[in-house]
Amino acid sequence: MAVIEVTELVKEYVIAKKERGLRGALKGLFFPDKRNVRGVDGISFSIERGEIVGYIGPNGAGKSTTIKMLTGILHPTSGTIRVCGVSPQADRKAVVRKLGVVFGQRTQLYWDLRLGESFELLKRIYQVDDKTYEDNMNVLTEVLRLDQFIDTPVRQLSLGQRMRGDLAAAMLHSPDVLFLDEPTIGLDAEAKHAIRSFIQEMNRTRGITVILTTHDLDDVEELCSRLIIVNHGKVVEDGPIGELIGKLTPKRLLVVDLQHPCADVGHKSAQIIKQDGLRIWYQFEKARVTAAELIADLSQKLPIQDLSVQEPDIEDAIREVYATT
Ligand SMILES: Nc1ncnc2c1ncn2[C@@H]1O[C@H](COP(=O)(O)OP(=O)(O)OP(=O)(O)O)[C@@H](O)[C@H]1O
Repeated sequence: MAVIEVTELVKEYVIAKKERGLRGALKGLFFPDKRNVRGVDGISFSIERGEIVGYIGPNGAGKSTTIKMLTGILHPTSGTIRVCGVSPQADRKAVVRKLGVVFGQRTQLYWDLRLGESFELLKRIYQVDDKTYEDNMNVLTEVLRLDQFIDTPVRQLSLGQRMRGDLAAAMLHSPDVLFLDEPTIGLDAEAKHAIRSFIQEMNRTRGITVILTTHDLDDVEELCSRLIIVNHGKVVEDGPIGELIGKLTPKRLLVVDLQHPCADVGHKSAQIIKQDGLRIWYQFEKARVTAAELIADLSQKLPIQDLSVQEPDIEDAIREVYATT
């Protein structure tokens, strides 16, 4: 059964049209001229239990708006949402019990309390029973190494420590689904690694479903098996990462170093896109010729000193989508 089911989701924001100058500002104050903007424009997807899905897109694509509707913070203009079979709009309390949410730019911890006291308070708010709380705290303390700063007031935590605290807070009530909005933003390499390892561990050991919005492509590469790419409020791609890279960037590069200059360096199935001294860049399409065939053909007629094949990566694929949608 799908853990998250979203069908034809639409969110329209009403914004005031502004006219220039003082006269325009006054007119707008008394006779506001409004127009609708679609933050989300007919999005559908379905996510199975245990998936880690990257929900990505450029600024203003509609990611936060979608997440806010999934968590019940915003009401859709139209369309349906089911989280673990429940509509977040119809029964927000039931959905909140199933969800853990972390916004990288905000915290749900209490600035004036020590980290451990923050957890105690959240335990009461979420009505987590003693046994679940204790079991979860034991695991979370170990995996996130919270004991180093559990007695530190939240306001004094480093960003990386605070993020570990926020992840723990989101997991206290054993949610089935974790929404993570930019969970590694502003962190150093070690803290990023700690956060990513934790997400993988929770997914592996608890089968937790994760939806991750991020602009950090290393997050995507290390964590996600599937990507949903949105732009202008619509889903523009949805699929396993490997397939998306193959589909969006079918072109690969073969870079060849020759031992000495040659006259005829061309190949019928590859295009030379650059030549610099003895180095030649061949671009070719996987569907037309394999790297092995191309290398075999070229090495028959050319004195090859060295070569390398450059595969497109997720960054190339995403650049391609953003540029064409
Ligand atoms: N409260 C609001 N009122 C009016 N328009 C809004 C509001 N919130 C978002 N929008 C608009 O809806 C669209 C989608 O915004 P959203 O914040 O969901 O994008 P995003 O993909 O999360 O972007 P980012 O990566 O910058 O966080 C944008 O055009 C944005 O300007």
